[in-house]
Amino acid sequence: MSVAVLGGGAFGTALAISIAQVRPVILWARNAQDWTDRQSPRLPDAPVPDAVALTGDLKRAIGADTLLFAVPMQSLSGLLAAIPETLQGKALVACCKGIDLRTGQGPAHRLAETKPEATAAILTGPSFATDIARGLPTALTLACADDTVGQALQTELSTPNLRLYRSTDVAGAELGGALKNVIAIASGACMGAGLGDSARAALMTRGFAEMMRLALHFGARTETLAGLSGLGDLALTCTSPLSRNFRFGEALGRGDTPDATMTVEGKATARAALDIAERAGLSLPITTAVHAISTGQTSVADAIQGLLARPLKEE
Ligand SMILES: NC(=O)C1=CN([C@@H]2O[C@H](COP(=O)(O)OP(=O)(O)OC[C@H]3O[C@@H](n4cnc5c(N)ncnc54)[C@H](OP(=O)(O)O)[C@@H]3O)[C@@H](O)[C@H]2O)C=CC1
Ligand SMILES: O=C(CO)COP(=O)(O)O
Repeated sequence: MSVAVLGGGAFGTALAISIAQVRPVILWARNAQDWTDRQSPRLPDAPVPDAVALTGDLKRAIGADTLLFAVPMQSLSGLLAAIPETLQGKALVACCKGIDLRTGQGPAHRLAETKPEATAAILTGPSFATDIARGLPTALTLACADDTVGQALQTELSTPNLRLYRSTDVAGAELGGALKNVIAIASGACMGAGLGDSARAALMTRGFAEMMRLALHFGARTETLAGLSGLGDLALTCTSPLSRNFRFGEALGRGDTPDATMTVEGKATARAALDIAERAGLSLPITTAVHAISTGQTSVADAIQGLLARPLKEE
């Protein structure tokens, strides 16, 4: 089986570097011709080894049997539109975290709907690209509704520093990975505003309750949310300044202007999550606050006041 990673940003590049330890891998980057010293502009100090076939030729990359889609969530549909070819018999693995604004779908569902001739899966969990590229140990969830394909992917994509746990709960893996970014923005804002570790712990816990509320409504399993792709990634992203979502929130909390060039998946995901929650009749107060501060509709101080002023309730 041959593997190609589509997307030469931080995560796609790190995955290709790791997979190259165990099998040949193609890395497709739309700007491959601009790379110097085989380094992604999005992942400095991590040149891709010669074992990675770096290319700017999308047609060549999609010839592989397993395709990993590692672009930001809101770019996934555009990338799929650039692939009119049938992907019959291939495994398509979503490596993005978010909810598509236009359709309200997670990344594996986007793949399945757009390319029904292939088998869709998702790879997600607590893993900074820089850690993977440095060969540090990481554990992720590989979710595929077809467990036979899931088992094959688990074997194919595990590497000495990438340990994959398997699941058939695609919706749970998608929503855990998407929603933790929203809560990471809230945690960053909390720390940037100097509210302290206790407040962050409260936000993480009540944020996790929101993640569960939405995900279980859409058929996800509790153990998936409590696993690597949910709680695991929530813990990582809400507590580390390596997280771009956390740093975005932290800048807002400090009253600074966030770096506009940074990929911050939680911003669009907050909007998309509120849309699907509204249709489902669910309340997501922290997500509502994150959407309001991310779009400049509310100050962080007012958002915090709004959350604290909510009626007292049972846990
Ligand atoms: N970074 C991390 O630690 C992790 C990231 N992820 C997830 O991986 C996904 C990608 O993030 P990440 O790699 O970090 O993002 P980056 O910002 O590092 O890179 C995004 C990459 O996607 C490319 N891209 C954007 N749109 C398209 C398109 N339509 N067609 C082809 N390429 C496109 C960009 O190209 P260009 O530079 O030309 O714009 C860029 O190379 C996100 O969903 C993120 O949540 C998951 C786990 C860890
Ligand atoms: O998803 C990630 C770690 O698991 C990366 O988080 P950021 O996108 O916030 O940097």
